[in-house]
Amino acid sequence: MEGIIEVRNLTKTFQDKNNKVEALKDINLSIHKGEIFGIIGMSGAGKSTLVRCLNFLEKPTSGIVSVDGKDLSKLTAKELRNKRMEISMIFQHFNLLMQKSVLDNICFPLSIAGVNKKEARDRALELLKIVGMEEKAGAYPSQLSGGQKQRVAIARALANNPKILLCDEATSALDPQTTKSILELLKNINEEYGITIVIITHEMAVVREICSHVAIISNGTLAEAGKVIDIFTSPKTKAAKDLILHGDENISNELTDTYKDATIKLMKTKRCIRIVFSENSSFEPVIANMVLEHKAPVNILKADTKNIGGIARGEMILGLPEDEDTASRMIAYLKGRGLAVEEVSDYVD
Ligand SMILES: Nc1ncnc2c1ncn2[C@@H]1O[C@H](COP(=O)(O)OP(=O)(O)OP(=O)(O)O)[C@@H](O)[C@H]1O
Repeated sequence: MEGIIEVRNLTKTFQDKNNKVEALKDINLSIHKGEIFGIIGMSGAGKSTLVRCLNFLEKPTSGIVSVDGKDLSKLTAKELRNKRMEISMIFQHFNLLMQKSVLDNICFPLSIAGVNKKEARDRALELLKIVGMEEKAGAYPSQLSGGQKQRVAIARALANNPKILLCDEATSALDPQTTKSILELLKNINEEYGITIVIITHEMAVVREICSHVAIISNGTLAEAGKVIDIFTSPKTKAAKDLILHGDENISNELTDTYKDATIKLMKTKRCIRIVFSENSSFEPVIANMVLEHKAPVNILKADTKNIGGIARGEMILGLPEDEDTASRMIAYLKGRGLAVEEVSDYVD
């Protein structure tokens, strides 16, 4: 099935007098209607450039971006302006008009689209209700918190009934609690109105929290893309492994606490593995039985619960015994129980 956004062989090169930067190299992506699609990567990887190519704020150097079956490079200026109404965007620093009230900020794109004053006002009030900000209609952006500003920006982005909402680091300036509430709002909007959401972020926790799909961008190339659950469970590329293993640790550490006492700190370890469990309850018996059966202890270097798209998954990093034979048999034991086991060469707690 064709995606609502199709990116084919996209490249973007920035060229100034002395420098040439290949910001995007041969990117291919399909984003389907109704998905919450995360684009994640380290600073400078090319995420912002990619998202700006999706609405032609940035013109690709080569390749195709098509939205809802239309190749954006083939549109006239007027057609592109109309298309952009279907593709809204929110930003890290909200980009509200500081001299205008909350209500007028939301009326603004409606008046540009030719909606009359009364209708625009009614629609703006309705949108403020959706984002839980109806009481602040008369306030000015300077009187709002970061989270409240982003809610207003979301309301403004929804004004013209877009099909797609692009979010460029929309929660990066917010504290964790506010981030959570904004992500919840985005999820509700996705579910309620069927809007496809593309989220640019450098935080794995954001992807885990609400995205159904993710693309990992590394040095201007697409390292890996797919369902969040698949990539989280068995990342294939170094870029994906780095983000999953060493990304933010902004998640509950309950299991680490539970298992801290069980850690045998002095045991010598050579090989480390990462395993992902579908339920927390399945941690205990499998590891205990493995230790009993092989008569050798393991180091529990990390045990954690992560929320991936609303489903709790347990993750554990184990240091295996130094003895090669025992270590290999333990890996086979875990695989034999249907667990995704991945060797981790550079785990640092
Ligand atoms: N207008 C521009 N002119 C020249 N180089 C640019 C321009 N915009 C981006 N770049 C370069 O392209 C590369 C990708 O930048 P981009 O902003 O897309 O990365 P990013 O992943 O969004 O990073 P961050 O998370 O830090 O914002 C960087 O090397 C950047 O310096």
